[in-house]
Amino acid sequence: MDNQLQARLLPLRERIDALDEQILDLLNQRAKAAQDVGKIKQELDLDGPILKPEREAMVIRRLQSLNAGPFTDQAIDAVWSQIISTCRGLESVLTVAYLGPQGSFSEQAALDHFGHAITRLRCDSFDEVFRAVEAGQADVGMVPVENSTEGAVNRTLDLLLSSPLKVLGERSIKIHHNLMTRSGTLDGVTRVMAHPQALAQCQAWLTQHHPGLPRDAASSNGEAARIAAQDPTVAAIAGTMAAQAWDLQVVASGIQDDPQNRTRFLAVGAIETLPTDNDKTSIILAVPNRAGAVYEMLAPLAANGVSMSRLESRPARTGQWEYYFYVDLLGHHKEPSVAQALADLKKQVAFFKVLGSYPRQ
Ligand SMILES: O=C(O)C(=O)C[C@]1(C(=O)O)C=C[C@@H](O)C=C1
Repeated sequence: MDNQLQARLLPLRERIDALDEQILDLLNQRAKAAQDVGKIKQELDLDGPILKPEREAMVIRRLQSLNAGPFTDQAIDAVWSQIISTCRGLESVLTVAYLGPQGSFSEQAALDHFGHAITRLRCDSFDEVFRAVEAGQADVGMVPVENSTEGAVNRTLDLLLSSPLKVLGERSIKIHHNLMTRSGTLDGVTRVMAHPQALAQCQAWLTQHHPGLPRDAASSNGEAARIAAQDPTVAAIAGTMAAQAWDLQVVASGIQDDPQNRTRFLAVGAIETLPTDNDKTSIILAVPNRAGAVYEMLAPLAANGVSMSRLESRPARTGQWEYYFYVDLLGHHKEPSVAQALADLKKQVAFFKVLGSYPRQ
């Protein structure tokens, strides 16, 4: 390199080294402060959770509001999620249950949301995720609830209905699917495997590019990747984390039919989340099967100025064309307007359950 350029580079690199030393010192000061917070929390409530979702959301949002750049708000979320994860881990390590195996999108959502300083509990099904958290084997679970192409994840909705766990957070991640094999080619490949949701999200691409290739369902995309790593006749559809985890080569990337394909995950656990200034509340309702019932069901929301961000229905399995309605509201159930709307709703519906309030992503 040109000597003059070298001379300009050197002081900048020295400055970065000096700044990194300061950052390191500050990170260690922060970690010690978090450890002290942890001790106080233990004195206050020995069995209480270390995880405070509302505090974590507020720490990140405050920094984003102070941020003058060029560091992006997205980078603040990614970096401070890791910092908080490490600090939390020094207080007590959080065990997170999710649908495995290694490299699944659920794993990515869990790591994005809770950071890397966690104990990973990989489960074989969504039912097992709920069971693990309910039994105290894991502190929290991370489950997909809706996809922008395929809609609701029905098993999660059913489990939310019957489980005593609370929703304590949400995380939406971009779902970027790749076709991958051991060799990086489709030579000798006789079938493609993925979770049914992923096969559905890539169906137009598969039909256009590989119309004759049989499609087989796997329990997860990570599981499909695990199989493809052992069986050269199988191509898997999964994310890049799975390619790394199972040492697979990408044959085609970004094969999802919708380039903006996203999945929203919910964090569940036995933790009540306190209000921040920007929350959501998820509830389940059922109304009698008669004309106007759904319209009336939602009237208390409008009357109290509460916005709805999502409405989903699931058959109640009574054979009577009755449904459970899954509603997401803006606001925390402890906010007066939301509390009033919920109290009014409760009086007029046949079934009412608050799944939880949590910081809005
Ligand atoms: O403020 C707390 O309660 C902490 O334990 C500190 C901290 C953090 O690192 O900022 C860590 C874990 C909690 O979930 C929330 C915040």
